[in-house]
Order: sequence, then structure tokens, then C-alpha cells
Amino acid sequence: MVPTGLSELETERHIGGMGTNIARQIPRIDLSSFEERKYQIADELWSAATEIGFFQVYNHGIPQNDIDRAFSLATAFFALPKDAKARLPLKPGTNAGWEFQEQVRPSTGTPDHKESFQITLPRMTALWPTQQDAPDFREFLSHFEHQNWLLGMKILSCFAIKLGFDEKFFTELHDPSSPDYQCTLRLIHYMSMENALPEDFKRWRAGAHSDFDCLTLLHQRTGEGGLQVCPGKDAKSGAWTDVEPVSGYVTCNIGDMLMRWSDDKLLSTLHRVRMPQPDEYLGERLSIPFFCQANRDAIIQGPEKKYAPISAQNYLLERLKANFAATEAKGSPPETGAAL
Ligand SMILES: O=C(O)CCC(=O)C(=O)O
Ligand SMILES: [Fe+2]
Repeated sequence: MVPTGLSELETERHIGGMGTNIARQIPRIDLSSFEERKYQIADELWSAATEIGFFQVYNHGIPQNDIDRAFSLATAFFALPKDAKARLPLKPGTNAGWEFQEQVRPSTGTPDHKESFQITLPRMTALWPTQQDAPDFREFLSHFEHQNWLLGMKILSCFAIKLGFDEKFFTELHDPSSPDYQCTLRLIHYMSMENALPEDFKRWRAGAHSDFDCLTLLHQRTGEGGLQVCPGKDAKSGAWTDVEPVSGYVTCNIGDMLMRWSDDKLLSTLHRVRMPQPDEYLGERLSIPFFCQANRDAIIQGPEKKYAPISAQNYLLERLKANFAATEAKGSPPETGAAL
């Protein structure tokens, strides 16, 4: 049995360079008629997740109008004056609240060139913008969070079947009615590079990392590219592939928590968001990931018991310490929470 020490962190520290570019096929999976086609879909998801760990789903059930509305609300929120957002600061040790260039990835050692607002429903006390500052924000994004949860649980039910767990195994451990619930909807704003300084182009919009969670669903907008993946967690190859945003598709990736839970069968894949080149679209970029993270009290251990059991809470706290060290130093010790 492998000890609980997080080798994932070791990998992250060695993958900050530019690397090279190669084309790879990112599998696209049709989720239509899910109930009737579940076992076929489960096979397709399993192949994609064991071979590359990144895939895109369509006919996924979240209406495009709702995705567009979520992006409009995010745009309006980030346009608020800085002091209005600063009243909703990211709470140390949680994925709740607003941060500005605070996430330092172990791979790069520099802050991501972005701001973000995280919604983890049980931890939002005093963290929602007012109705006056951001009309309908709370109501609509709570609804959108649930739509993403439904999609995430559909996909996770397929992995549960393939791993030999009960179909509802992961759904019960991502329970929105529990105070230990820790799925997170994150709104991200990568600032415009239109008048940026030459040294800003040397930074990363999001430095190379793997996600900490079980499964990430990522909404992007057509024309706002930059996401790249390097499959296989093979730090040495450094061969990156662009994942272009396509309307109607939700980009998905496996995170470290599910990799561990599947005894390393499902692959958590390195990814990053690069800066645009001077001849590309230089405007702002928005993205909205939803992170499916098991409840804090869930115990992570795969069917083959390759790793010692660890609670989802402790697992995420380890990752948090490595990513938000500066924020924690400024604030109080981490609340028992999560981080991405
Ligand atoms: O913005 C993106 O396209 C990816 C964001 C991401 O990887 C993350 O927040 O973990
Ligand atoms: Fe990510």
C-alpha cells in the first residue's frame, strides 16, 4: 500500500516550463438518452478517463441560455469596484469568496494572472454580493450550481458502475444537504492583456496543475482559448495540447481525488491556461469550472486499497496548504474546508 504522502505535489513542482505543442484527440462523448444508454456511455467515459483524463461532453442537459446567463453574471460581478469585491474575501482554508492574484501554483511559484469568486454553498455566510451590487447573482448561480451538480453526478455514476461501486456511491458522498458538502462553482476572470507590460506576458493565466477534486466540469466561451493539457502526468514529456472551447460542449477532467479513489486507473491530467501571444485575441477571458469534491467526511479508498484511507477534508487541506500559503500567512489558520 502506498503511504498517504501526496506524490501529486512532487509532480506539480517540476512542470512549470513552456514545453512543446502537439495535436491530440480529446474524446467527445454524447450524453443524450442517458438512462437508456448509460452502460454504453459509461464505457466511453471510462476509455476517455483511463487513456487521457480529459474529455468533452455534449447533449449534457445544461441549456446554453443558462450557461450564457452565468457568464453575464460573472462579467457584471468582476466589473464591480475593487472595494465591493474586497468585502467578500476568500476565507482561508475554504473555497468561498473572492481572491485577486492570490493562487500561487507549486509548478510556477508565481500567482496566476486572474481573479476568481468561489461558491461553496454551505460556506457563503457574508460572502454573497448584495442584490443591489449584483442583481440575481445569488439566486441564479445557486440554481446553476445545482445544474452542474446534476451533470457531475451523472458522470460520476458511470465511474461508480465501472469501479464496481453502487451506482449512487459518489452521489451520496457529494451530498448538497450536508454541512460537509464541498463542491465548488468558481467564476474566473483572466484580465485583458491589451495594455499589458511585456513582463506580464511571461506569466501564466493559470500555471500547470492537476485539480484536487473528483471531477471538474469546465464552461468556456468560444474564442477565449488558452487551455492546454499534458496527458499522462508525464512531467518529462512537456508536450501540451490546446483544448479549444466549442459552444455546446462542456470540457471535463478527472481530478486527483478520483484518481486516488480509483487506485490510479482514472487519470488526473495536468493542464494550464497560457497567456495569449501578441497576435492573438488579447481581451479578457472568463471561465466557469465546477469542482465535484466529496463531502469532508467521505473516506477515500479505492476498491483495491492501493492507498491508505484519507478523509476528503484532510486530502484537500494538504493541497490547499501548497497553493494558498501566502493567503494563510496573512489570515487566520485554515478553517476545515477545501481548496482547488
Ligand atoms: O480557466 C480554465 O480554462 C481552466 C481553469 C482551471 O484549470 C482551474 O481553475 O482549475
Ligand atoms: Fe484546473
